[in-house]
Amino acid sequence: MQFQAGPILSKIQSPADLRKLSPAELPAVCHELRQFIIDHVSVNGGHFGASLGVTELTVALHYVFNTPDDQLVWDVGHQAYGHKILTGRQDSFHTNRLLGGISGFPKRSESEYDAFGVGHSSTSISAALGMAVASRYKKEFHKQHIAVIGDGSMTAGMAFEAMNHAGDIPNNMLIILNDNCMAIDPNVGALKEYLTDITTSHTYNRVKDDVWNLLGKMSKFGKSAQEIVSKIENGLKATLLKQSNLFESLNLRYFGPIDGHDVQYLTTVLNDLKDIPGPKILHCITTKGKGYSLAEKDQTLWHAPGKFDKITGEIHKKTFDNPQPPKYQEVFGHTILELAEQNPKIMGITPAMPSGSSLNIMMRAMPDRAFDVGIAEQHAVTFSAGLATQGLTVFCNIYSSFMQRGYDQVVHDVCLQKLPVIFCLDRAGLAGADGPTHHGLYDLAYMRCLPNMIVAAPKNEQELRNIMYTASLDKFKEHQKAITIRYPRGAGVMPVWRTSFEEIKIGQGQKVLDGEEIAVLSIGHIGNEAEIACQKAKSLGMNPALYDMRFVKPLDEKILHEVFSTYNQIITVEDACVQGGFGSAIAEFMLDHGYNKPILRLGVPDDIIEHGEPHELYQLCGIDSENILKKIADFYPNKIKSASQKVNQD
Ligand SMILES: Cc1ncc(C[n+]2csc(CCOP(=O)(O)OP(=O)(O)O)c2C)c(N)n1
Ligand SMILES: CC(=O)[C@@H](O)[C@H](O)COP(=O)(O)O
Ligand SMILES: [Mg+2]
Repeated sequence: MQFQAGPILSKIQSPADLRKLSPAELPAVCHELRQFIIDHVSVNGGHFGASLGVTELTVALHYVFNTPDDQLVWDVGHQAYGHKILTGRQDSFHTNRLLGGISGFPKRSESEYDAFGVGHSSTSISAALGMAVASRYKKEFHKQHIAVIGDGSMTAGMAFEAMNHAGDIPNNMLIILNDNCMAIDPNVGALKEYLTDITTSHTYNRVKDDVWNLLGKMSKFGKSAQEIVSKIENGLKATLLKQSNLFESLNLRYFGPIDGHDVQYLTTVLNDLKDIPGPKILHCITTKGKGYSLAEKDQTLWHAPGKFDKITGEIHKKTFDNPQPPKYQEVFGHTILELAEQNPKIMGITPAMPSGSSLNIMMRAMPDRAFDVGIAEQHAVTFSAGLATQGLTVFCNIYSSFMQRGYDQVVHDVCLQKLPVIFCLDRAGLAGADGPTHHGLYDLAYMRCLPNMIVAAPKNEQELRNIMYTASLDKFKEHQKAITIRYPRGAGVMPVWRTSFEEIKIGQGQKVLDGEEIAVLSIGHIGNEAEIACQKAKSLGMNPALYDMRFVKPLDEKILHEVFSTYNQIITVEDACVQGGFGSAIAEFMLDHGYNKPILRLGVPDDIIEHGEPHELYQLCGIDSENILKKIADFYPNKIKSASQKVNQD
């Protein structure tokens, strides 16, 4: 659904239009921009609180800086809806995150205003620094470079690596620290405490006010920015601030904290900062969800609430007549707590996704045994490894695509040392509307090539529970291996799921359906699509067998010998990149054991899969039940021609 923008906003097709307005008109632009975001997110879903929180910053940045010539990099990009709307995408904003529509994140291929593609956090300072250094090298001294990063994203090592570098080389970068004391869940860590202290400290703020007054007075006397800065550095700032300010100690000039919702004041400050050379950081205090009171009150819920009634604030939930299967996330959350209640060695780790992963269930019940470590995947992995060296049983839950960031730690700190860390990779497969940055497609390939790593994928809730249980047993440690357990976002298939625990033999798959001629081998949840396809095929007179392999590593060799010596055609099904994953593992087995049978590998092709509803994307990749059925039917050309035609007609 497309909503009409307010009278001022509807005339802004690009930042050039915004810059024609007077400063006095900017609050009205902010008001209309907020309303436009509320209108559209309420019917389409998407990220909500973050964009509302940076409305004034967005307007002020595009008002003051000469985008797209000046380069503006949004960290994560989930807060960039206002930016999109002001930069030529007002008319397409109603397609945000829909299949074929605009992306929910800045994307270079979408607009020249999107200076850098994002989705994963904490990349903005590095990217903006790269741009700043490139501009300097090309002698484009007029260009400004701005990174906007949240307090949550600032907790990542990458942000610190970039600041460490920025403070040591010539560049003009401006970092805007958008501090709302929140990540998705409340922000964590010592840095958060530091930012709060700096915001509330009387001594600090008195000094800061003196500095700003000095800056103001000197501007009035027409002193150059260079002079102002050197005066400041020779004065108060060089002594007290430099010693006491984290950013100053990294050679970043620190300004703030200031009210990030005062759009006119923001434009004044940004204009001043434009002329100040060298790397600098402006600390803005904002409220996540600003302007929509429910979102201000429950900021975690309204980070990405789904569709809602914008008047009442009621979040739309699907209603069903029958009991529905739980989400895999709920199963993980309740199961780890259940296991931890029986086994005092169990610990739980999440890098900044307590509510998304449901580790918050254990965090609430056992705060000394379950940790949110901040947006710090690398640390999460090595911290887990450290705990494991002490004999603890560690469940480290990381979204599959975010685990990409912790890969060296998995290799170097876990696998090489044979530490039995249990990695639960959430959001495996096609993530849906978040799109390519968030699809968890590479985990099967990148985990299965590692020595001392077991790779499992449950087909349903019960298998998830049983694999978690198996990995939590003391005797699992005898394998001297880590384990990856991957599962997708959302609901499984078993309404009754709290079954008693059963140990699963590592590397053991199971036959789901008998058959002849064709064997379909599946891994994980996508096996349910394969099962529907096989059942339908049987009802149409075909007879494929189905195996739920459960493990990609080690493979169930007994099953595979049976399969390759019994069936004439093998189809593998996975919701992961088809190169290097499950199907590839099966093909390697065949080669290694001297079999020669045709294998059709179904999975996600070697391409970028954009955003859309999960079922649309599964269809697009040909791994939904209908498409699997068509592939099965293709192997019965003469025998059951009519059935194949029927399938294709359906
Ligand atoms: C590497 C990585 N880990 C985790 C996430 C998930 N994530 C997206 S936004 C977010 C919180 C970001 O907090 P902050 O930077 O303060 O922005 P805010 O939402 O508060 O505006 C998290 C954890 C991510 N996008 N990338
Ligand atoms: C921007 C970001 O990375 C998160 O907000 C992500 O979109 C969360 O995804 P889930 O909704 O699947 O937890
Ligand atoms: Mg934040």
